[in-house]
Amino acid sequence: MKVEQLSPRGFNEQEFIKTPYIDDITERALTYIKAGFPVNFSGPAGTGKTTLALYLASKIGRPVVLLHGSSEINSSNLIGGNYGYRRKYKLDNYIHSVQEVEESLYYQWVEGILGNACRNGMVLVYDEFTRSRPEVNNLLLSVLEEKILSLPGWQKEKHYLRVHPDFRAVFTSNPEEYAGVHRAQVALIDRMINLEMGQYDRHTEIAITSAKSGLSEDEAAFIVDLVRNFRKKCGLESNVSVRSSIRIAAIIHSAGEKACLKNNGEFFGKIITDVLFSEIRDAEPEKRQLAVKIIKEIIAQ
Ligand SMILES: Nc1ncnc2c1ncn2[C@@H]1O[C@H](COP(=O)(O)OP(=O)(O)OP(=O)(O)O)[C@@H](O)[C@H]1O
Repeated sequence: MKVEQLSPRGFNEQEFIKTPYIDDITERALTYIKAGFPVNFSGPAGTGKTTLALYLASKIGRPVVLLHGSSEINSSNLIGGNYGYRRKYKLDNYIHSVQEVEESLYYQWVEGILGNACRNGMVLVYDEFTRSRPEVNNLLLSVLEEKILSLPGWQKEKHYLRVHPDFRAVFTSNPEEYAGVHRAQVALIDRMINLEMGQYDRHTEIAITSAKSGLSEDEAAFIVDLVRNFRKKCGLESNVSVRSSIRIAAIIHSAGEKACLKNNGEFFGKIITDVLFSEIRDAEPEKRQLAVKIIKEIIAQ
């Protein structure tokens, strides 16, 4: 299980690109979060869900904790559990002919990530939460609705924890058809405001590609248009994202080449082919065949 604790300013805001498209979605999401409603960014890979969730969390002004969904997460990881024990040993030898020994063992309760976030009013960013098993995520139902976290029965002192009023949760999720993704429980989804993320608009893709690669906006625009053209013609909306443009642009920049099909066209063409092909490796054979044809056409043009 991978857990990262970030400071309230842990997110590097300078690297976050803002465009009217992004401002619109973040403003709405922040309004819902501030009103106490958890937000779920759902959509295909590479549509900016995690980046947006982290940015949003950083805007709330509370400590942020990042949890990556996984089938290995169990309720002890989330709430807490008894890990090992503490030993107390007392030897009383006050009268030298009498030796009194007292030994006690105590279980060591270690609070889990959700327990800690609920107790201390942190912002939980639960990335790809549908990769965790639904029965584990059920713990969140009472946290989000009744603001109570049920503790295991053997916790004698208390059976529940009242959720701190500043606790907030931001979720991200991939579509069900992705490998390793469980179907989200209706009851849980019902407790969130779901914001469907599609591919970014052209202007946003160019701004992100240029900022992330170091290429000029003009060159980034050339790459983004090629990738968008490919995505549209192949109908592979969920495979080819801004991530593909960033990769091509970063390789071109690092190689000191130009994003241009005229003089060094052959090299640039090969990079585009390699990157786009690696993105569609899981597509059905017919779509892959079509993709080969389309890449050739795009490069020839
Ligand atoms: N607003 C933004 N500013 C800067 N970079 C961004 C922004 N949005 C997305 N990116 C970049 O785009 C790429 C894809 O974004 P991200 O990883 O957040 O997508 P995702 O939807 O969470 O993908 P996955 O489902 O695969 O985790 C990343 O390289 C990310 O840094």
